[in-house]
Amino acid sequence: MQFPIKKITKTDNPISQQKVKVVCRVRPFLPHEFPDDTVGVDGNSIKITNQRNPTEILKYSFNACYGPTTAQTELFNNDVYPLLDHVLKGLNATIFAYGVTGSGKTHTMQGSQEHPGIIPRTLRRLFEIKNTSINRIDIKVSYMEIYKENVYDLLVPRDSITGLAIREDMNRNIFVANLTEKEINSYAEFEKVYSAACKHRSTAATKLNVHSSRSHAILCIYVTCRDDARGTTLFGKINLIDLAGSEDNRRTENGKERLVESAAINKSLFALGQVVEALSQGSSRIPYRDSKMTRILQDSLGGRSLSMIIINISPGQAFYTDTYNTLNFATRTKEIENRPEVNQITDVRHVAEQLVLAKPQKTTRVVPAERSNAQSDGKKQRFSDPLSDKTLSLNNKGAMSTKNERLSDSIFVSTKNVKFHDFSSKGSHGCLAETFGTRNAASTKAVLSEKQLEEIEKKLTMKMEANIDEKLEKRIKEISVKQEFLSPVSQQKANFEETLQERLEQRMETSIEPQLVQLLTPETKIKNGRALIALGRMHEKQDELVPALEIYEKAQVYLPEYVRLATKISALKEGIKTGKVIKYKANGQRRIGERLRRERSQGDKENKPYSRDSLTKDQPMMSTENWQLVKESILKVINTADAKQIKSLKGIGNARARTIVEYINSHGPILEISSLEYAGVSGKVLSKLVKVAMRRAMLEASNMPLNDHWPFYDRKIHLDRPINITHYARLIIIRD
Ligand SMILES: Nc1ncnc2c1ncn2[C@@H]1O[C@H](COP(=O)(O)OP(=O)(O)OP(=O)(O)O)[C@@H](O)[C@H]1O
Repeated sequence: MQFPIKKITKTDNPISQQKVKVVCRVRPFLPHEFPDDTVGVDGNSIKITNQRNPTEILKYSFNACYGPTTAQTELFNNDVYPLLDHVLKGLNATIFAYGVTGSGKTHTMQGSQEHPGIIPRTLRRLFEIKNTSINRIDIKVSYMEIYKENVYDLLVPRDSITGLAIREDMNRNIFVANLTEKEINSYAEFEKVYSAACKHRSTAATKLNVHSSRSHAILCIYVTCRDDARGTTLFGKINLIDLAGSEDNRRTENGKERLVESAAINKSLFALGQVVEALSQGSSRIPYRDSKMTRILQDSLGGRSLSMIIINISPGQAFYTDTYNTLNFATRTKEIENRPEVNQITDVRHVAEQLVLAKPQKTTRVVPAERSNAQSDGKKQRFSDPLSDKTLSLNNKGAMSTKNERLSDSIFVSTKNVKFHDFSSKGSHGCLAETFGTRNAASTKAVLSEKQLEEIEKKLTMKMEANIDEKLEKRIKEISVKQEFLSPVSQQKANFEETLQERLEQRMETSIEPQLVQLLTPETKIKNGRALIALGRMHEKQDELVPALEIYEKAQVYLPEYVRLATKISALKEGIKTGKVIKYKANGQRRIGERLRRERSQGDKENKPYSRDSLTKDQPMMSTENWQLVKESILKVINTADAKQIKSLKGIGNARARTIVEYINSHGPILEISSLEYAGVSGKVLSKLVKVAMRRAMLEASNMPLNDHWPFYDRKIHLDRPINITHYARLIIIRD
């Protein structure tokens, strides 16, 4: 029996707030290291001897601490196993391994054949539960790495160097577009998939670790748990993250390629530190966007996920500074609070069943869906429940949601009656039995006769279909009205949002780089700068001039006094701008800018947007006020819908004026300059039109003589070349 309609509602927050759990693990000394007692474990505290004052012992307390002899099983049973229970109850959980390079993160997360780590143990345990549970449990995985600030899918062979995009849906959930999710049916299958995927991961030998992870690896396990008797489906997810280790390049003695990786690793870890700092300070702005890693992990730090961070420590005096910094980072992390939420769906049929049974029998029944929570949340989107006329609210399911989840059309309900462990206490497992053991017979035996059920189904379907038809009609009407007037604008607004996002990320990048550089030693600065120059040169050789310029500019942050670099940058800028042959090397000539010029003219023909480069160049040049004046003056004439007057505008002849009038007559007044494209005004014409309008508007605004110098005009609005209309529209929308 199938029910055609299900509905999305809200799951509420069963654990109001939960601090990030911090666990610390000190690895044993490796054979080539000289043992000392700089770092020690004392109960739930780590003690380190102050290097500056050996009589002073610094003590840091965490939720749990493990010494060099701790077995993988112990850590798993104490701290990971209890989390699985929450995941099976529809919560999202994240476990990160954090620490300096070579401190044991991969050992903890992945482990080895003899000493399997958290990842294999988690999967093995989940399959054990799946195979014995009375509920239907489905397990899927995705696996990605963030390497040099690009996100790559590790479940498929790498086919592009650009990587996957991070997106945000309308409910502000972060997800990685086009990331593979693979259904896994057994532990053996997982092992096969995982070991193949691990081979795709970027690792390399450094002086401090022969198998150093050069990327952050994120394994997501999606667990769907269906309880047919209760009619509920719970969606839990666990992210298992092996972060790349922070590196002191003086010690790693990295070469150029490793240095470029290292710069990306250090930068993203710095961003993570900034996020943790901001969260622990209760700042209003949390800089999640400063790196891909913090953006993806947004939900795990201060979000709706349960989180645990495992701090890995390398023992010994040689790592004193790293240990000290790591422990201070961990102390700040302890202060972060998350607000975990359950992701649950309840089948409509089950709710109906519950309601019908509850009334005539006058018995108190436990309905898994408690709507009161959802009702009390005034901020969330509401719509009526066809069963009860009560309102249910729309939930944004946990962050990093997948497209499939977001499109789900089932009922999400609050689960206030689900009890949760305080997973911050050590060894708090044992609640799996509560969820998956023998269920209370009374609650499952409330079964309706087939006939009764069919009747309910019929009524429900009719009521819901009527409801849907009504809503559909209303929506179609709204959309057609909107489309008529707003479609061109809203489409360009979407483009604009993407551009804005990109630019914001760029700006963040440029603002964080100088801060990071302050922390480096002069040697590291030179190494980083040189590595970037080498990378820039590679791009330049392939005629990728814009990226080359960007990289040289980054190198300049490290090497501000490097005169030849500054000369190269200005030569390259000039070359890109003019497309001319530029001599910038003593030993030869390079044709630069050729390709860019070709792209531009082609872009014009095909009405493609200009490169980001040209956008940034034009973007900050005109004030909102001036644009407003320009827009108004043009649209005033256009909207007269009088061909004669429209023809008075520069570049508009008979035919074009007629097209504009026809467009206005059938679509109504043109509200945005960008919409002129739809009335047959090309980019070239628009550029002329705006040029004149700008002069006129400025004249009106400032009473300046026509030929006077305009600061904004002189400073780079290149209206002497054709403007691509999409590009132009973006500029205008930015100012709107
Ligand atoms: N708890 C432990 N017990 C035994 N050996 C360990 C432990 N932790 C780490 N090691 C060993 O230390 C070495 C470095 O560990 P690992 O590769 O896990 O470090 P990492 O933090 O992941 O480094 P990177 O950030 O460079 O990838 C490995 O040889 C590993 O086997």
